[in-house]
Amino acid sequence: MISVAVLGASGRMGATTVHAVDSADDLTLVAALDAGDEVAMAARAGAQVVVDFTVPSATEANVHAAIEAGLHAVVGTTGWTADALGRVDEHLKERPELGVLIAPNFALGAVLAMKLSAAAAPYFESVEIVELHHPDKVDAPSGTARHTAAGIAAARAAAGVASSPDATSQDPDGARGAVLDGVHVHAVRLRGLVAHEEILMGNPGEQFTIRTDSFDRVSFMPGVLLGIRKVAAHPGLTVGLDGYMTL
Ligand SMILES: NC(=O)C1=CN([C@@H]2O[C@H](COP(=O)(O)OP(=O)(O)OC[C@H]3O[C@@H](n4cnc5c(N)ncnc54)[C@H](OP(=O)(O)O)[C@@H]3O)[C@@H](O)[C@H]2O)C=CC1
Ligand SMILES: O=C(O)C1=N[C@H](C(=O)O)C[C@H](O)C1
Repeated sequence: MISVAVLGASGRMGATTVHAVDSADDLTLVAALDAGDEVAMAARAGAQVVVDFTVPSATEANVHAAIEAGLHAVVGTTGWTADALGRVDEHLKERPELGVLIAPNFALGAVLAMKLSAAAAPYFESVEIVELHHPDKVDAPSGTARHTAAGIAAARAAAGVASSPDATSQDPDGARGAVLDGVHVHAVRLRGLVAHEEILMGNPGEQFTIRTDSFDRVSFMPGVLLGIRKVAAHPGLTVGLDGYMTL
């Protein structure tokens, strides 16, 4: 039995995670914590793993507090920078037995979309990303889009592929979107949506589109549970659920 504490337990993802952990025979929920609660309360409740679905401004401090408390951490909250990941990596050297998984998206379709887009991107002249989410989301572009763009950029750089062609010379209103690692990313916020991403790739005469849709937050739960079950077996920092999967 793995003892689990959920941070951000009253939020959209936290509440879904509490239900999923409660429903799993091999997991037991020992703490459901929210803003104002100390992460150390999870350790005092007997947790082995904390799951963080909070807010970008709180998640890094929560992970450092989890490491201090001797807890493994499974993190879905977005907003992680390379510097913040580096600080966690450094902190984990003091506790080499602990695992921290930071995954921008736990939906299996999204994990596959990120892998497939990195594999395909060197073979196309043009690549752009459209991410589409519910309007209550606080960050844009999504963590998934950032991770997707980084994977695509790394794959194209390794293959020596040039930037996507773009004749735009006048864009006073930013209609071409954000540019992340050289990849244009467009963010849509629309009532009725949950979490969606489209990766568009083009060559002369053809288009290749990878699309992933989460219509319900239950779509993230198989990945979250996989992370909880495997985090102790993966000491150190892992970024992306694909690090726990054979793909
Ligand atoms: N990796 C993945 O697969 C997914 C990641 N996400 C990400 O997860 C995060 C949460 O999303 P979502 O559930 O929709 O957001 P919500 O706003 O619904 O939930 C966030 C919760 O965290 C609480 N909170 C804020 N600060 C703290 C803190 N310091 N400690 C503990 N709890 C805190 C909030 O409480 P209060 O309201 O009182 O401030 C709220 O209950 C976002 O970054 C989102 O992008 C979302 C879906 C999937
Ligand atoms: O806020 C959300 O809802 C989501 N956040 C994550 C992100 O920013 O990529 C994962 C998923 O897209 C849902």
